[in-house]
Amino acid sequence: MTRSEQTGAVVDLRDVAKEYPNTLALQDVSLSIADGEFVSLIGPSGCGKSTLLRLIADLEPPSAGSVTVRGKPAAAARRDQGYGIAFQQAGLLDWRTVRQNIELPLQLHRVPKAERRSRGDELLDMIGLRDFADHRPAELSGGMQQRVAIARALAPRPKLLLMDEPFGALDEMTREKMQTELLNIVSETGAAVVFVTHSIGEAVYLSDRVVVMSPRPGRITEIVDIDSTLRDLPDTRESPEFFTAITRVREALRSQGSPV
Ligand SMILES: Nc1ncnc2c1ncn2[C@@H]1O[C@H](COP(=O)(O)OP(=O)(O)OP(=O)(O)O)[C@@H](O)[C@H]1O
Repeated sequence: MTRSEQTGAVVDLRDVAKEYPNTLALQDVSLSIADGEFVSLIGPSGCGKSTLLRLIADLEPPSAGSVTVRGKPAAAARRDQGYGIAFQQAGLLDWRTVRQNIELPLQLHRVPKAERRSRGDELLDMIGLRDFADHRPAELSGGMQQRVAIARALAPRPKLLLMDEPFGALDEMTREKMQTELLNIVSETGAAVVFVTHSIGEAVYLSDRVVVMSPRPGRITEIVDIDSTLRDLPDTRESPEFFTAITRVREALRSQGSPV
């Protein structure tokens, strides 16, 4: 029995395909993601990682197969606002301040103002932007905007987070800090995460499983399990165990022809 069968799948993809005019982006994708599980999608550019995330978020429908989120069709799950999303482009509302952007999902969930404010403060501290709370997104750098988008996704402590290269625009130190923060938040909230990245190290550091995809049409070619004790090591990123796991993912990518 797989982990998702034991605990009930948060996301269940069955025989999913996605075809655009002239492009078969995804084919035969089946994947179950369990409660609290952190799953990264990795694969060559154009293999359909973002498409897969968009199908889970119901931003577009699959051409074949089924996508369910907590047992409901993706469209019903979207209406229930059961997840937080942080995509490549920050997607902030220009006319709202940083704080107002972060607190937006809480406002939509009708969280009382005082509670919204204290959660907003907590998140502003986490992303190191308390001094910019009253600024507009246009006054921020790309990396700062990305941090705001991540804080906004985390604000309602969602049980499912969909993240598409959220740390891609950040400098290395900020990126590592955000990775650690993300793991803290995820362990605190028990959220499941589907995370698209191009970084093998990032995938290994964050994930319980790394899903390796083939060049277009994207298929799952291998799933690499990451030992959960890896993150408890004193210096995970410098440990031999970390490099061993990185090598396993790199070899999985190589074996299906990815240029890594
Ligand atoms: N709206 C669309 N219309 C037509 N083709 C699309 C559309 N969106 C994506 N595609 C195609 O589907 C394929 C998969 O794209 P997708 O963005 O999911 O890849 P990706 O793995 O996330 O790539 P990258 O790593 O470069 O971000 C690509 O060939 C892309 O051109």
